[in-house]
Amino acid sequence: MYIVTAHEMYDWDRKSIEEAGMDGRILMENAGRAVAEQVEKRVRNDQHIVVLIGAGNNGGDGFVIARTLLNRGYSVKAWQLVSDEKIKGDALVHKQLYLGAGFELAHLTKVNVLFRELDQADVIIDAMLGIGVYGKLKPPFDQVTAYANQSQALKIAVDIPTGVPADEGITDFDGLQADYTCIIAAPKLSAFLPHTAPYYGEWEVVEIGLPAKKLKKTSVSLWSSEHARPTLPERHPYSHKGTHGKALVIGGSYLMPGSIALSARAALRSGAGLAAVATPKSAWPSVSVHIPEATAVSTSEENGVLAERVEVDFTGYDAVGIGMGMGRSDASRTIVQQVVEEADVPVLIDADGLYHLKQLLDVLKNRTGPAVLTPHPGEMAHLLGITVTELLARPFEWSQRFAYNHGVYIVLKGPSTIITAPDGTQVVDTSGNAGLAKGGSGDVLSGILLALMMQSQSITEALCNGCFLHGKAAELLTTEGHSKADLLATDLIEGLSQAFRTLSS
Ligand SMILES: NC(=O)C1=CN([C@@H]2O[C@H](COP(=O)(O)OP(=O)(O)OC[C@H]3O[C@@H](n4cnc5c(N)ncnc54)[C@H](OP(=O)(O)O)[C@@H]3O)[C@@H](O)[C@H]2O)[C@@H](O)CC1
Ligand SMILES: [K+]
Repeated sequence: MYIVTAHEMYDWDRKSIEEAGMDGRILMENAGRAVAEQVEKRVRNDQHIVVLIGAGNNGGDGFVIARTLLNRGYSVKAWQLVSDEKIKGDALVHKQLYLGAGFELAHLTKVNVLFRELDQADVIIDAMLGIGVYGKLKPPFDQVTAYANQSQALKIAVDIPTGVPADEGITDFDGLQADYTCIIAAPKLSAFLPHTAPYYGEWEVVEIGLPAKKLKKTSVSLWSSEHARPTLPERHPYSHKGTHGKALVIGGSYLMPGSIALSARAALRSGAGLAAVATPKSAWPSVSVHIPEATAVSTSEENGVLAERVEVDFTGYDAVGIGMGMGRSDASRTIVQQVVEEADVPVLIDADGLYHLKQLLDVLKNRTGPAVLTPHPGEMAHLLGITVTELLARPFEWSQRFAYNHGVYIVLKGPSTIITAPDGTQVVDTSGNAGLAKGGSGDVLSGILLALMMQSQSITEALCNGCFLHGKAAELLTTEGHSKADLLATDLIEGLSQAFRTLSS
């Protein structure tokens, strides 16, 4: 499913009308009816619904929703919040159809009268403003939105909660806090941004008859089980351990042996044929106890951390992961440089490896083999030399810029993980839950990604599926047995079995 900016949405709408001969009035009818159907699933007909209608086409959808629900026997009061001359075009057509059907329309004169009505409402449908919003809310939308936000009523937003921008980059706004948003035709970028997504509440996308072929291929799309099922690696009956790849993970230290153990174990649980671990000798006993299936690579160490180069032949491996629990010593930076310069196989860089990478950006640029960076927002901001706030205001744009300029894949981790390829295409994965907000989850993800990178048709596919399996494992584990509070990274690794089974059935 494509994710759109406001501009891309308008372009789709325009092409559908101008090139495919679609009628804007039919699209609005379809949109309003599709939303009404979702409302019916959530609302009983003894509940009182107030529909708030603004000046643009979002308001036009509101007239269709109100008419449809009234025709179906619901208790609905429609409120037009702007003066009559502001209602134009398709919205005016649907206002006339609403009135022609014999239904009553309230006009806003004094906000207090509307507020008394909102006090009586069980459900508020927000058809005030859609993707055409710009700047901060003007009266009366600012007051009505603030009042609705205080209300206990169920708040359903049409397309996008009023006031929330569709695109990234705008952080200063007042928005309606919806419980549920019925998105028209395609999710907007803001449904995946940390500062805007919470306004949507739960959301769903409804189809309104826009011809799919008239949507210009956008650069961002959403990953789902429909994508994962046919693309997850299959196990051939005649395969052997070499068929599924040999991974090398470099990292860990005497005081931090856990991370590398989690990564290596997750890689094997995700189908890697073999996993070798390059970690200080003093850490190896603590690592191997968790992962007897892994082999050790001989290393030298100093004060419990890896010292100087790692004497390995990278051509003997199908992918290399580096950085987990490695520490930030100068020696470990040398090893990160060695891997970036010398390993032609796909390399995944995480945690302390990303910290060092900041000093190695030129080396990274000259690399020919694929490189995958798996930062959380703090690490990504460090690499970019900006603040986390700046990054999170435009995570799509920053990731795209960095991936393109440095020729790397980026997995920017978060509630909506953004996977960016060097050509700038981006995929969002929303699987998972707050149970993942715990130390070690990232190490597990790195192991999963490493394993899938060795077994997939493309790196992007591997990264999308890896993130999806990681999130799915958390969802499945917290549906039965675990809670989001007690879930550990080690549980996630064991939960991969169920995630793989669910997605391959
Ligand atoms: N195929 C499709 O795409 C379909 C789309 N559809 C629907 O259309 C919606 C987009 O419609 P849209 O373009 O008319 O914009 P919309 O958000 O209703 O608002 C425009 C109005 O808002 C006003 N305004 C702006 N900022 C403001 C502020 N800060 N504070 C106060 N007012 C502000 C602005 O005022 P003005 O600039 O005139 O002063 C103007 O009057 C879309 O979200 C979806 O619901 C469906 O009908 C089916 C087909
Ligand atoms: K809205």
